Amino acid sequence: MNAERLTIPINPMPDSDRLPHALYRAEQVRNLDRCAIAQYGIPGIELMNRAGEVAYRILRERWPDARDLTVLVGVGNNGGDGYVIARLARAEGLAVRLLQLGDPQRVTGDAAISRDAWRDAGGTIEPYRGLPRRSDVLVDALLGTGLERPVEGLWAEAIQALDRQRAPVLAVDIPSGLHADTGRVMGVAVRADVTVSFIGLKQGLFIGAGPEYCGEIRFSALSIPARVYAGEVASARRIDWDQQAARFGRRPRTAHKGTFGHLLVIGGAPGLSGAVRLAGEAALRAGAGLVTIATHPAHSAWLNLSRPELMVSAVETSADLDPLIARADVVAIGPGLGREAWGRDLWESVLGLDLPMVVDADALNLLAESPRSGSDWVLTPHPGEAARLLGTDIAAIEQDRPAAVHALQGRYGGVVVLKGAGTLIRSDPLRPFAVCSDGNPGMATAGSGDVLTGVIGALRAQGLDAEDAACAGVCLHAAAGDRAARMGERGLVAGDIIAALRPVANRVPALQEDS
Ligand SMILES: NC(=O)C1=CN([C@@H]2O[C@H](COP(=O)(O)OP(=O)(O)OC[C@H]3O[C@@H](n4cnc5c(N)ncnc54)[C@H](OP(=O)(O)O)[C@@H]3O)[C@@H](O)[C@H]2O)[C@@H](O)CC1
Ligand SMILES: Nc1ncnc2c1ncn2[C@@H]1O[C@H](COP(=O)(O)OP(=O)(O)O)[C@@H](O)[C@H]1O
Ligand SMILES: [K+]
Repeated sequence: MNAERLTIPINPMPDSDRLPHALYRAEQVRNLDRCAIAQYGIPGIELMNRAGEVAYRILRERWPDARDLTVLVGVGNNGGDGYVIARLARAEGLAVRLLQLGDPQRVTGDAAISRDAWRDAGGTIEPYRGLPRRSDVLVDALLGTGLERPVEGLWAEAIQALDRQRAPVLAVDIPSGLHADTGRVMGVAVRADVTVSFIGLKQGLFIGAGPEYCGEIRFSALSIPARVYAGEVASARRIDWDQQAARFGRRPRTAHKGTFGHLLVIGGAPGLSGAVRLAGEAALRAGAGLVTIATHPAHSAWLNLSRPELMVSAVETSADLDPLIARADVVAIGPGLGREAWGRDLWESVLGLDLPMVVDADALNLLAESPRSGSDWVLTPHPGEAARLLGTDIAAIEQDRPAAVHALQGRYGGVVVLKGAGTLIRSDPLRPFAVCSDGNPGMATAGSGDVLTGVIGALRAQGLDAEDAACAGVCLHAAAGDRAARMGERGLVAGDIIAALRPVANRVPALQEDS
């Protein structure tokens, strides 16, 4: 690969049927709504009508044979969208039952206008007392971006009832009960088949439990002017390998192995040699020119034999590292490092180095013991390591992953990759963080994180800066995991991800590779 710095634009508007990359917090989407209304003179009710129309069109497209619709509405504007959907469906001759949660007297503003239009068209409003025995599709217009507290009582019962029935569910804007900023389930949440989101994609659709609850995500900017978005910097951006691969052109014909950098992987205490081997092999498959492994003498000879392309050096103490560091462009430390005297000695000796670093696994645990900030490192904690680094527990990390990655970056500097479903990458706190929602649960397997360390190290060695290497590395790793999972998620092992790195990195189409 020939890595280039490339500025990838964050597009808030969809250029085609593809989802935009820009993501927003609920408060920001409210600002966008307000701006469209106040500065561009689009009445709120017009936006609501457009939202309802888009959602209804997608519903018809997805379930053209649906005849019986049940629409659940709450008391906010999300419910307002629901009334519009109900009215459009009724006008086309579908049988529509509209069930209201909350006190209908509290429906005000645009939502009240939509409610009245529904009634004027002959529609009726029934208080929710349970779901009808049969519907072809259910529409969830209970709670949108206004959700601020745990869902309880009858609201929770309705959401649970939706979960128990078998008909498909279309969620309006966001599945009710899912927090728009964190993707946290606020007690209970609707599991949708399709979620149609408006104006700005909410970051919570892609973070935490979001992907588990949203089903297919569709988006409409409701035709508001592109200039509306200029006033609101996205809070986050979606990244994937399709987009990141644009960084990698063809290799120059005159290339030699030095062109692609020399990575030094440090780790592998006695009994933990597999971790460094996985990281080193992944680095070669991600295109590093040279990879040296600095590991414990107990297994260095075996490691060398098992993968002859790797250079392996036995290090007894940190003094043995000096000549290896002198030849390296990048250091990746942590896989299998352990927390005994041997690993500590090596960790402490690299701390003052003026070299790009990738810090993972036990090196992160040692960092948590004596916190310090770095500038040119990429930290790759999983939620357990993140909890140690922040002195909290895993539940606290998982319930607000954006806040966790922000806090980690603030305390430790550099670039932080918070791993797990929907990996987050945070560098400069003033810029949007990145979310990679590729990857799959098959990757929840021993050694998969070691592979990522090797991949990011390799991309740094090939000239990408810390943030670009972290983003491209996470996406390449996830895309390789997804290709490996075509044979099934269950039983996928880290070596399968390594095997998929090369075709994915070179964009070899799947069929060609299989034949
Ligand atoms: N013009 C626009 O702005 C556009 C907006 N659009 C749509 O509006 C949606 C945002 O609307 P919104 O702000 O009215 O919030 P929404 O989520 O419908 O309701 C919040 C209400 O629910 C209540 N509540 C909160 N938590 C609760 C809980 N746990 N359990 C029970 N109740 C709870 C809370 O009432 P409270 O009881 O706190 O007084 C509050 O009144 C957005 O997602 C999109 O669909 C589109 O039409 C495009 C144009
Ligand atoms: N459900 C999932 N969806 C997507 N990616 C996942 C999922 N589970 C794990 N991964 C990815 O697999 C890797 C696991 O890393 P880690 O927990 O450090 O494993 P190990 O310590 O065994 O090497 C991370 O890159 C993580 O993002
Ligand atoms: K909803």
